[in-house]
Amino acid sequence: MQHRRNEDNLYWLVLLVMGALVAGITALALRAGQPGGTPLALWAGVASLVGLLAAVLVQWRLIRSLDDARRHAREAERAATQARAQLDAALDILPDALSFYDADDRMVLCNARYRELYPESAHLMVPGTRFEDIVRHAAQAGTMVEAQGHIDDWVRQRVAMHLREQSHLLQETAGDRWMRVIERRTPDGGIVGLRTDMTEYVRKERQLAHANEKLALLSTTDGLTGIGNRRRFDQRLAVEWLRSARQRAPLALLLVDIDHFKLYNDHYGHLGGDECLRRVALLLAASVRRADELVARYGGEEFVLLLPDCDAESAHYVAQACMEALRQAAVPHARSPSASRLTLSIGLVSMVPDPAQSPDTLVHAADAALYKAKSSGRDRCAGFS
Ligand SMILES: Nc1nc2c(ncn2[C@@H]2O[C@H](COP(=O)(O)OP(=O)(O)OP(=O)(O)O)[C@@H](O)[C@H]2O)c(=O)[nH]1
Repeated sequence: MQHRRNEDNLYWLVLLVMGALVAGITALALRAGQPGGTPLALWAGVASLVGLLAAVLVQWRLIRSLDDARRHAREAERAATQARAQLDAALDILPDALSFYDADDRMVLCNARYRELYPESAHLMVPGTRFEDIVRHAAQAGTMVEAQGHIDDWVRQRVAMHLREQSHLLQETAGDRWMRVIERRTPDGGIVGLRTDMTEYVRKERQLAHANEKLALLSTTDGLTGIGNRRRFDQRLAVEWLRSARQRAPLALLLVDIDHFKLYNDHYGHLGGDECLRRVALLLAASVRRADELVARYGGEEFVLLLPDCDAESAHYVAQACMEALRQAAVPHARSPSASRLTLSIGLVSMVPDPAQSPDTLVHAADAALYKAKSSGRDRCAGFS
């Protein structure tokens, strides 16, 4: 606008100077031809003077407006520099990392935190650098854990994600650091990104999960023997009952009871009884091989062995192995009416679960079999029929 006004002024100045010159030359010519002068020459002289005066005025205004324009430009530049410095200071004070990329995915600006989070690639974080070049460099420097082993694929996916309308991700970087990244397109097609360091949060969450796992394990562990307790057995039975029903696979249960344990306690004392329970638990735990088989203390001097995918014959084999292990251990039982050493009675059951029935069906059946083993002389395994 100002520029246009200056051009107009110049145009008028040229016109007036030319007009004044023409008038002046005409006056001089007429005066030279008619000594004494004529009114026309007088008017021409006056016009010439007016023209010159106007020219000086216009020139003065032109110089003034040029000065004004220069001053305004300087002020605008100063204001822009100050605004940029204020923006940089404001961005740098933020605890989160901020980045702006233009519609061609080239960096416009970022704050100091952004460079701090990716120090290996900080030298590339200048206006004009492509996002792709920055993340590729970070991946090659080993900063991006997810990129390891397939950098090209990762870079392609990351750039595509950056260009989405909006995206959220939890990014793992070297040194077990975690970043929450939120990116969004701006109305002019650029991309604004916000990164928050979540390392402490992720570590605390992991510690909490670990503590919860330990707590869950503790709450399902028998304090005396260290094997699973009744709660763990109930939980596993519920799961295995449904799984076996779905797969139409046999599920076996051995209910193991120490014979004449009251007499053992009476003779060896309660602490001796505790030690005996620990030994039996160890022997039973050593008698199972598969990871999905469970040995737990059912209560008192009773133990259970839950054996998935196990028919009656295989379950009988496991029961025999348990009794044989105890026979080998030859734990003395001075007060036992049926043997001089500690013996076990085992109730065995194996069935393909009916999902319409409760898992207790299996326990009741094993209990009935155990009763049979006890009543038919102890130191034996009886199957449910
Ligand atoms: N030391 C010790 N004894 C326990 C524990 N829990 C239960 N008992 C004892 O285990 C004994 C179980 O006795 P009973 O149920 O009569 O069974 P039993 O003497 O083994 O007789 P049968 O099973 O018929 O052979 C009781 O004396 C309980 O006090 C324990 O944690 N530690």
